[in-house]
Amino acid sequence: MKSRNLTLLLDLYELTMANGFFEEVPEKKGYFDLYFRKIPDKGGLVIYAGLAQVIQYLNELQFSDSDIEYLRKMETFSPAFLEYLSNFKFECDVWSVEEGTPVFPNEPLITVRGPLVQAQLLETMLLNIVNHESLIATKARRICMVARGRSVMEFGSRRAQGADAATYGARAAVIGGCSGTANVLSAKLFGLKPLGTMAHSWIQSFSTEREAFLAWMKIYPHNCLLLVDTYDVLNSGVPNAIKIFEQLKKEELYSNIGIRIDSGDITYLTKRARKMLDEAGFKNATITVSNALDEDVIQNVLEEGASIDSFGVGEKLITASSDPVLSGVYKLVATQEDNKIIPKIKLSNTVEKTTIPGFKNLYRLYDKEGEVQGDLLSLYAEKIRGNSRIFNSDPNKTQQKKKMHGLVLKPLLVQIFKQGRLVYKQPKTMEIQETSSQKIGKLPAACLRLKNPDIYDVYWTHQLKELRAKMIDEFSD
Ligand SMILES: Nc1ncnc2c1ncn2[C@@H]1O[C@H](COP(=O)(O)OP(=O)(O)OP(=O)(O)O)[C@@H](O)[C@H]1O
Ligand SMILES: O=P(O)(O)OC[C@H]1O[C@H](OP(=O)(O)OP(=O)(O)O)[C@H](O)[C@@H]1O
Ligand SMILES: O=C(O)c1cccnc1
Repeated sequence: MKSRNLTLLLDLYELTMANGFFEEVPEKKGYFDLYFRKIPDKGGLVIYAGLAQVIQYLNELQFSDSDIEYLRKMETFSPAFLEYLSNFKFECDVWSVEEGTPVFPNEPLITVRGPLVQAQLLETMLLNIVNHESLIATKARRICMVARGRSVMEFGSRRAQGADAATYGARAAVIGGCSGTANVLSAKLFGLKPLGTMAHSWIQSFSTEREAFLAWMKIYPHNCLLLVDTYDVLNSGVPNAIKIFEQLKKEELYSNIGIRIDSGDITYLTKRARKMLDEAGFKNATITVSNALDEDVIQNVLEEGASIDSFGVGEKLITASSDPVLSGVYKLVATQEDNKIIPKIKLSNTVEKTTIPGFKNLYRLYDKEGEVQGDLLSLYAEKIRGNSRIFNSDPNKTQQKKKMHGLVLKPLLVQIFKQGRLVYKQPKTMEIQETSSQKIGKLPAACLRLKNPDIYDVYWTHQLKELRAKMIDEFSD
């Protein structure tokens, strides 16, 4: 989107802490991991999205004169800190998983290393972006999975929670598998397919449905998708649409014809409409349905044998209404002094919520057939060998240990910024969608189930496991 200055979009405590770091330990570096703990909708995976917007945000970080003036008036920050902010130059190293990658709880999706005074400031926006886009991409993937290859059009802008949610949500929905979006701004900005039919207002604005269809046909003979449920789908909408298609056929004009149904019993109406269109000789006419659809309704109507070519999905996708929060967090995992990395931990009442200390690396494990066998979290500099033992991070799994033998490691974290300089070549959104589908295709099928999926295996190296256990022990005393 056209640049806005989002630098002050942070929680006040980021600034008060940064001020403190600046005063106390201006040179000290920190390592922060961004990760989530729980998959929405009790699903099996999350589709990571938002990196492009994270990059844009980091590239544009700059405190304007009016920002500095505003902060000065708060009488909270030291003059030297405000001077530092007014000349702010981003210096951090950033690693990230690539967008579209299926990811799992407690995996670092982004690692930031840099002066604490800088790295701390990024927390709010990095979480805001990744939590939102990954949530919507994940919901879209659920919906597209049950649509079984049929097109899913993103229709949600009017019901999204604000302009950014609509525009970036549409992008995330396409990463998750949607074929395109009705949001023209999002389509323009991110190279997505703009898609759409017509609203009831078009039909209502004419004296009759037939007149409305005729007028549409004259303007859009090659792309004639008619909304047939304004008055009566089977007794008026479909018969009128058939008359229009007959006229187009006579004039040898039509290429893309179809109907959209937006109310009533989808299974019954689409079956009957399909029969009517086929009997009239329009097997090529497509049927689109919409109306508060989600993965459950779509699965249900397809199981009932509904005749559908494409879906328009709005509110339930763009707001992820069934489970509308991905509660990603941004945690300090290490500090660095005199080039020595010092792991840090945050304890919690539950072992799962206790953080994973240290500067880490994340790998996907493939067998010889190229099938995924799980992920591996290690300390960054660790050498992993064929005879290395790895340990399941889920204490409830029966198979706790495994040898690396026969497994191929592929690093998931790539460097995005090197000392504040962008070093990553960003793929186009449609390429992300494509690679995302390929990556999902390599995962164990049981992890892809919408209901009761298997828990994906995330392993730790011996060194990481021991470090965490030792630190829990040390700090629980
Ligand atoms: N066969 C079906 N199985 C499961 N859900 C369905 C089926 N057909 C439609 N639905 C869903 O049921 C809901 C029905 O919505 P609603 O009660 O608003 O009825 P409606 O037909 O849209 O009424 P209106 O004419 O007022 O728009 C929608 O979410 C729709 O997607
Ligand atoms: O139901 P959703 O999944 O959110 O999909 C988008 C909805 O938005 C439109 O309805 P609306 O009543 O706003 O306008 P219309 O007159 O074009 O139907 C459209 O007809 C869909 O029903
Ligand atoms: O083009 C459509 O049919 C459309 C677009 C947005 C919302 N509902 C429907």
